Amino acid sequence: MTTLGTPLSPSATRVMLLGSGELGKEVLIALQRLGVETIAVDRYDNAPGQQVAHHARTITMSDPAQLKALIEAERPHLVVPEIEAIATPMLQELEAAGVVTVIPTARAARLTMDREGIRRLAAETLGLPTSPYRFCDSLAELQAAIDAGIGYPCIVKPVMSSSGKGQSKIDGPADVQKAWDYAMAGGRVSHGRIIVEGFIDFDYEITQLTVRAKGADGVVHTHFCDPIGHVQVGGDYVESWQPMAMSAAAIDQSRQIAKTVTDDLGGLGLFGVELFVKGDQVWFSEVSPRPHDTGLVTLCTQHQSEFELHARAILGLPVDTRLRNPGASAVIYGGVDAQGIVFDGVDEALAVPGTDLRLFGKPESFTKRRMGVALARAETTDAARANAKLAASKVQPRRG
Ligand SMILES: Nc1ncnc2c1ncn2[C@@H]1O[C@H](COP(=O)(O)OP(=O)(O)OP(=O)(O)O)[C@@H](O)[C@H]1O
Ligand SMILES: NCC(=O)N[C@@H]1O[C@H](COP(=O)([O-])[O-])[C@@H](O)[C@H]1O
Ligand SMILES: [Mg+2]
Repeated sequence: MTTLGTPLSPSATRVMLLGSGELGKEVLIALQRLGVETIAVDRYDNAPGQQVAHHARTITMSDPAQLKALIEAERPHLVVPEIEAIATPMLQELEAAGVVTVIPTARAARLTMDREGIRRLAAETLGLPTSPYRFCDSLAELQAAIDAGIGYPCIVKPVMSSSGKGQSKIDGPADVQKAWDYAMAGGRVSHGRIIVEGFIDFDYEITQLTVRAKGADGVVHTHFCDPIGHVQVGGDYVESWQPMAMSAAAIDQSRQIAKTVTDDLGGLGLFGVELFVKGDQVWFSEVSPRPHDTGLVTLCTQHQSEFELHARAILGLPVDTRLRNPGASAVIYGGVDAQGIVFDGVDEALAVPGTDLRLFGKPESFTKRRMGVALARAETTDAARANAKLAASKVQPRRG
C-alpha cells in the first residue's frame, strides 16, 4: 500500500528532482497535485521547475561533495534524476548506504549518464541491434575507427552530452577534424571522449515510452505508450507526434527491445526508449530513464501524460498509458541571446484550433535554447503536426 503525507509537515512524502528544466517542471506539477513535497535542484537559479516546487536549491550536480551534502541535509524519500550530468557514483554510494532511493535506480542513472555505459550494456551485454560504434579519446583514434570499419557517413558525439550538443555528421575525410573539434567544444562536462557511430539510414525514428509501475497486486508490470514519431535537427528534437503509424512487426520489435533494456535497468518509473526503424527492422539508439523531450506531446494526447505516469509510477501508484487522441508538438526556440525575454503572438498561437502552449520560464534565452513548445490535438497526426507548427510559428520571442 502506498501512503502519501501532507507537504510541509512531518508526514510529508518528499521528492527531490536533480535537474529542473521543462521536463522536471511538469513532473513537479504532477507531484504537487498528489500533495508531495518537492525540492527542485538545478545548476542555476529560477530554473523552470524551481518556480513551481516547494523548495529550490542551486548546486553543481556533477560535484559529488555538493550532491552528498544536499541529499544528507534534505533527506528526501526519493531522488529523481532529470538530466544526465550528475555525480551518479555518489548516488550509488548513498543508495547502497540506504540513505535514499534513486529513480529508477542509481545503477540506471550511472549507466545512462554517458553513452558508453548504456551502449555497451545494450549492444554487448543484452545483444540488442545498434549502429556500429567505437569510443575514441583522440582525433587519431577517431580517424582510425572510421578507417577500420565505421566508414562514411558516420556521426560523432561527446560521450557526455544531450539534446545534440557537440554532435555532427561526417560525410567524408574533410569533415573529421571539424567533427572532433565540435565534439570537444560541446560536451556537458569537459571530457575528451567521443562515440563514433555508423550512420543508420532509417525510414523514421520513434520514442517508445515504457513504464515500470506497480499493479494492484504489488508486482512491477511493464506498460507501453503508443509510439511517438519525431524529427530531429542537429541532434535536437524540433517536432513530435503520437501515434506514429508503424507495421505490427516493427511495433512488436520495438516493444521487445524496450522491454529488454528496461527490465535490465529495473526500478520504477517511465523510460524513453529511442529507436530507429527501416521497414520491419529496428535499432536501439539510447534510453532516458526519465521523461523524454519528444514525449512533451503526451501533454495533449494521453489520459496521463508521461510526466503524470512518471510521478505515479515512482510513488508506487497504478498507471494508465492509453492514448486519448492524436496530437503533435513543435518546439519554440529562443531565437535571441538575452535575459528576461518576452513572447509576442501568444494570442494568435492559441487561436489555432485544438492548441495549447507551454512557455518554460527559463530566465535566459539563447538562440538555440528550447524556451517553449506548442501542442495540438486533432483528428489525425498530419493535421496536428500542421497546427502545432503553425501555433509555434506565431509565438515570437524577443528581447524584453
Ligand atoms: N547512428 C545514427 N545514425 C543516424 N542518425 C543518428 C545516429 N545517431 C544519432 N542520430 C540522429 O541524431 C539524433 C540525436 O542523437 P542522440 O539521441 O544520440 O543524441 P542526444 O544528444 O542524446 O539527444 P537527446 O538528449 O535529445 O536524446 C537522433 O535522434 C537521430 O536523429
Ligand atoms: N534532451 C534532454 C532534454 O530535453 N532535457 C531537458 O532540457 C533541460 C535542460 O535545458 P537547457 O539546456 O535549456 O538548460 C533539462 O533540465 C530537461 O528538462
Ligand atoms: Mg536522443
